[in-house]
Amino acid sequence: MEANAVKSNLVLILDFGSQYTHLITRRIRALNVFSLCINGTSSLKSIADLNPRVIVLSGGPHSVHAQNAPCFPPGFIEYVQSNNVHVLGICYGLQLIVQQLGGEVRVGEKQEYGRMEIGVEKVGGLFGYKKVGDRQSVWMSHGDEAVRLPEGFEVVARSKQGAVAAVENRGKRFYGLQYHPEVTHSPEGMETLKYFLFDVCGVTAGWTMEDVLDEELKVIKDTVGLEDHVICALSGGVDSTVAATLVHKAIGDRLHCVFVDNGLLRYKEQERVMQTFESDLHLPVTCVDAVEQFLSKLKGVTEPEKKRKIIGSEFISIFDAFAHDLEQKIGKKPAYLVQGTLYPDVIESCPPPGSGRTHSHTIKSHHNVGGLPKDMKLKLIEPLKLLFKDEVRELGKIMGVPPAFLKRHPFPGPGLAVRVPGDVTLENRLDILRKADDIFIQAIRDAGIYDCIWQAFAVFMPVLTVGVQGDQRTHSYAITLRAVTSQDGMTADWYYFDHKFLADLSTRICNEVPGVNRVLLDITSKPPSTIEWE
Ligand SMILES: Nc1ncnc2c1ncn2[C@@H]1O[C@H](COP(=O)(O)OP(=O)(O)OP(=O)(O)O)[C@@H](O)[C@H]1O
Ligand SMILES: O=c1[nH]c(=O)c2[nH+]cn([C@@H]3O[C@H](COP(=O)(O)O)[C@@H](O)[C@H]3O)c2[nH]1
Ligand SMILES: NC(=O)CC[C@H](N)C(=O)O
Ligand SMILES: [Mg+2]
Repeated sequence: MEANAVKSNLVLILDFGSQYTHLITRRIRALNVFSLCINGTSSLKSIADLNPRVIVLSGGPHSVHAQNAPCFPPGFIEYVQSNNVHVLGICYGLQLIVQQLGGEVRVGEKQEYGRMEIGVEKVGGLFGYKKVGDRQSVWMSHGDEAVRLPEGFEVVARSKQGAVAAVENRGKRFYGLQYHPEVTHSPEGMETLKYFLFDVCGVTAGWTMEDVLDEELKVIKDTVGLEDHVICALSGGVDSTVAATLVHKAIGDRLHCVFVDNGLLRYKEQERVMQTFESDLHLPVTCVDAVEQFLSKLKGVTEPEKKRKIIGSEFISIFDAFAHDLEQKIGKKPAYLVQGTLYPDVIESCPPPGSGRTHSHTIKSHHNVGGLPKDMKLKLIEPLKLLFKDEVRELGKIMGVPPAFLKRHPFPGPGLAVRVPGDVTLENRLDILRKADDIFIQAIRDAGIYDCIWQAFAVFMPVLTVGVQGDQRTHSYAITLRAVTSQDGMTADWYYFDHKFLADLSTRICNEVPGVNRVLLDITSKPPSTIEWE
């Protein structure tokens, strides 16, 4: 499909802070329809500039009655009416539509959290493919409910408890679901979304990774002048490898890749990464040894955000210096820096105000988004900024990036610094961690479970505990093992290892890593934890 046709089928999500907002985007993209998510309180101009075909108002933790409850911008109703935009409110979104159009929302007599049965009362719009009386199980999570609908609206489904479960005003193209069709606990949710988009709104599917590839190549060619040179920060990870391959396809050898050894890499990572770049990717890469530069700046620093900010800004100073060196060589200063920033990095860095989201910029600055210094000289090119990890892997596959790269577990730019709580430079903490981590990852590979896990790593525990090794008392450090399953890194569950596997691993780590006498397992999901420890 042509890029313009993809854009004219855009489904825009206005985010009011639900923890499921990104899932709505993902579900819609899975239907091959392009979907984007922006802050629910964005200006009317920024909404109109995107020219959406359909707008989804997400759920959220607020009550529509609360002071400062987030709302779409003034003029929104008139805008969607005069531009024939279909609007679907989900949970808080439904309540917002009802309240803003003159109906009434109140604290419900019975709150509905979790699984609930609903029954269809009217067919036509949202449930055009159903019969009156059809029942389905859905996932609810609300305390407020619509008690009086605005003029022209009708209830099209109710919960077993009698609460409004779905409403619509077909003439005005307003629709609302009180439950969450985007979560897997609403088994028919995907079918409802599909029917709504294709049959009710008339959206055309056609957004594929081939489209993304063509569009991104065009954007890069249009952005980078014919004589311009570009630097790419290459980490050996999935995202930057795919980003580099893409930019290389667009501008050829005007791309210069740089890999930074920041002293926070895993066991033998520098050698391994440089070797595979050469043998498998055939991309020219320069390795910069910046171990001293990073570690001296991190000495004595214990506050996680401070560590992240220092790392972000050191990376940029190295890229600036690399650009300067290149200028000496090629006679022209590179103007752009390519980074493998992903959509989750951006979403997590820009939560709606007061959303109460756990994974926000204020909790964790991803080094490549929140950790960048304000006075950066290089202009950024981030071709993957709108994609989720699994989409990036698919894009890489289309371009022929070897599976060995695409299947790698993610590894954060701040590296082992966020896996050693506190000062990373004390004693030989980094070396202890590297050895334990390598044993863990090798064991996972040997057990054939590497590809079943989103990410696995060891964490250094800066606590000394008493042990007995070889009949001798030891006072040594502990290592925590962390392994999670996830689809996109935004939510995660801990991986259930076989007990024998864990027992063998614990013995090996204590025997083979001097300075360790205890091994722990992290059994926390995200939320409430994050995947990394800092
Ligand atoms: N050691 C490094 N040298 C150069 N650039 C780096 C390094 N570490 C991270 N970066 C840059 O920061 C970006 C974000 O890092 P991130 O870890 O999210 O992505 P990645 O390393 O490419 O992929 P993955 O998430 O699979 O590890 C990278 O895409 C890359 O541009
Ligand atoms: O490049 C990165 N720079 C960072 O600063 C950063 N922090 C976390 N991560 C990775 O992002 C995913 C989600 O991590 P958290 O649950 O710890 O926030 C996980 O895959 C993390 O490894 C980072 N990647
Ligand atoms: N999940 C939601 O969107 C909840 C909306 C609102 N906070 C309620 O409790 O009813
Ligand atoms: Mg990485």
